[in-house]
Amino acid sequence: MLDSIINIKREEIKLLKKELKIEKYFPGLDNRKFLDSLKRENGVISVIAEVKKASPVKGVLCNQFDPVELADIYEKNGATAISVITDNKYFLGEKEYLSLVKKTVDVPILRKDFIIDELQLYETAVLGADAVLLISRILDYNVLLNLVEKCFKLGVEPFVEVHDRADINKCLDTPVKVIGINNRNLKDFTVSIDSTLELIEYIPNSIVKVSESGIKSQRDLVLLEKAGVNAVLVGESIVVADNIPAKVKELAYYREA
Ligand SMILES: O=C(O)c1ccccc1NCC(=O)[C@H](O)[C@H](O)COP(=O)(O)O
Repeated sequence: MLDSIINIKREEIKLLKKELKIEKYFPGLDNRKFLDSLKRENGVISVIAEVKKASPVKGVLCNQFDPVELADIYEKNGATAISVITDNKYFLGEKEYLSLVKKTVDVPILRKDFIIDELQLYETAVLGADAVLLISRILDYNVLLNLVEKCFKLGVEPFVEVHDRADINKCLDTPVKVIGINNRNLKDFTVSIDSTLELIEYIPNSIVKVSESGIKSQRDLVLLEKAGVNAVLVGESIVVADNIPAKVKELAYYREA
């Protein structure tokens, strides 16, 4: 499936080359500090809540999906940053959701997509993202390094996702400051927070560490806090909750349970 996603991205980039108007981007206009939002005091974990309509594995997760309303609920209930999925084909996201969400909330916004070309980074900046996901697994070292450096030039924080030690070693040879350990295996799509618990020791203390995917409960957060995680990225367990505000609050204030 990952190969099909990347092939579609290549087609999208061809279109982007014709359509993207880079002059629409004014650097620094409303640049929010993604990295700082992930560092809470006394080891308390921050929550990056994800605006996620569907998953390629599980299909539509959220039938009454309103990205702006969700983002507003997330911010009001303690999320310190918001992730917006912009991939359309597999996740039913839209690029426009990102700009709409950015106008609605004050917290920093992460763009989640499959970035393989620097043109997509210009687009990310134009859309108003404060940070962007780069997946170590799908990028050769030289491409990853170039994208990370380009992010810094554009004022967009690079957030590099890893799933094994080879991914970690690759991104540690770049100036990245925030790494996400994906608990979802992108080969077979199994999910376990053990991935974070096993890999975190290979990431230096100077790097901000995020655990991504499959996080459901306060119990998960307590385990991740003990392991030294700074933030979690949560999509599905929030959007499928019967009471979304209460679910965000439960995760954002897990220490007060
Ligand atoms: O969500 C999926 O099923 C998925 C499948 C294939 C590639 C990526 C996938 N997810 C992307 C994400 O980054 C997640 O939405 C994010 O980590 C949140 O995960 P979760 O809390 O498990 O929804």
